[in-house]
Amino acid sequence: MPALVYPELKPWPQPPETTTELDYAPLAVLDFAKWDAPGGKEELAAQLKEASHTMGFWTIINPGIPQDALDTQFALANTFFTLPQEEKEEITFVPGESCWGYRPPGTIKGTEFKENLEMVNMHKFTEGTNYPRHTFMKRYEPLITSFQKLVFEQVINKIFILMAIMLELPENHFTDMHKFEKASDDHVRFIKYRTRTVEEDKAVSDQWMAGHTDFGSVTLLFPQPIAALQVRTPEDEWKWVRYVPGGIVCNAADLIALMTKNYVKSAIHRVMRPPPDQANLERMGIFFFVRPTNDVIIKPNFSPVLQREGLWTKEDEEFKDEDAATCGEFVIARMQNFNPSRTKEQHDKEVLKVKQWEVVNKYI
Ligand SMILES: O=C(O)CCC(=O)C(=O)O
Ligand SMILES: [Fe+2]
Repeated sequence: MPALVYPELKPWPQPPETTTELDYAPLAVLDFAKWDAPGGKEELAAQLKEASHTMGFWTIINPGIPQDALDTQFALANTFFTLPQEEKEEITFVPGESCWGYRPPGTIKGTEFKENLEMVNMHKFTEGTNYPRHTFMKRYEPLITSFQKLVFEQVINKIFILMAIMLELPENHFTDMHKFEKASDDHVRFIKYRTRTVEEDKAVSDQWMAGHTDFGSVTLLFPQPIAALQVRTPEDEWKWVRYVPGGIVCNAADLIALMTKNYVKSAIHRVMRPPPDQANLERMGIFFFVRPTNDVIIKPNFSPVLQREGLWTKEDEEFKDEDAATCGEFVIARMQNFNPSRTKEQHDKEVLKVKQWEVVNKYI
C-alpha cells in the first residue's frame, strides 16, 4: 500500500460535506461500474452525449481508482504545500513562458488583493520529457506516475471511447489522439485554497478563481467535498457543482470543442467562497488536465452526428491539414499568452491567433 511505503507523507483528512442547500447544476452521473454490463457502454455514451453537449460537465462514479491511491495523492499535495517556501519555489512558473512547477499566490487581476490559492503543475513523467521538476516530486516519481497511468487507463481512455461512441466514430478515434506514453502537455495540478474572512471575500465578490475555460481536451477533478466550483449553464447562470462521494468531476475543454465544432461544450467555470459551514476549511484540489498529443492536427473531425446536426460544412470537408496548427503549437501559444498579472479587461480584448484558429480568453 503506497501510504505505508511513504510514511512521511502527511495525510489530508477530507472535511465533511456541506449541509447547506445550494443551487446545484443538474449534472449527469455516469456509473463506470456499468462499463462491462451488456449495453453498459452505450448507456454511458448516451449520458455523455447529452451532458457534454449541454453542460460540458459531468461526474463519474465507481471510476476504479482505489481510495488509498487517492488518499496518497492528497497526502502528497498536502506535504508539498507544507514545505518551506524556498523549496516550493525551486521550480516556479515563468509568466508568458512556462506553467510548470509552483505558482505562489498572485495578485488578483485588476485589483490590489492577493489570491488565496497556490498551485503546482506537474507534467507527466514519461520517456523523453524533460520538464523541470521539484526535487521533492522526483522522489515520488513512481507514486505519481503509477497514479496517473491508472487514471489514464481507468477513466481517461474510457471517456474518449464514450465520446467516439456518442459521435458514431470508431472506438479508437479519440484514444489514438491521447496517449499517456507520447509527448503531450498532460499534467496533474494540485491547488490549495486558503480561507478568507467574510470581509476579505466580500472585497473580491466572493470569487476565488475567475470564470474561464480550460485549454485541453478534458479536465478531471478528483473527489473532494468542499463546495466551491461553479459552472456556467447554457442559460448563462452560475450553478454549484455537487460533490458526489467518490465521484470525479469532469469537464470538456477548448480543444475537444474545436475538434467537434462546439458540439461538445467547453464549459466556463469558476471557484467561489464555500457555503458558511465550509468557509472556514481549507480546500485541496487535485486535477488531471488532459491534452491531445503534440502531433495531433487541430481540425474539425467528421462525425455523422455533426452532419445530422448541420454542423458539418463544405469548409470542414475541404480543410487542409498542411496549414493547420498542431495541438503542441496551440498549447504553447496559449500558455505563453497567459499572463497572470494581466487584467481581466486586457485578456478579454485579446484574440489569440494560432494559425487558422482564433481563441478568445474568457475571464468572467
Ligand atoms: O478549484 C477548482 O475546482 C477548479 C480549478 C480550475 O478550474 C482550474 O485550475 O482550471
Ligand atoms: Fe479550470
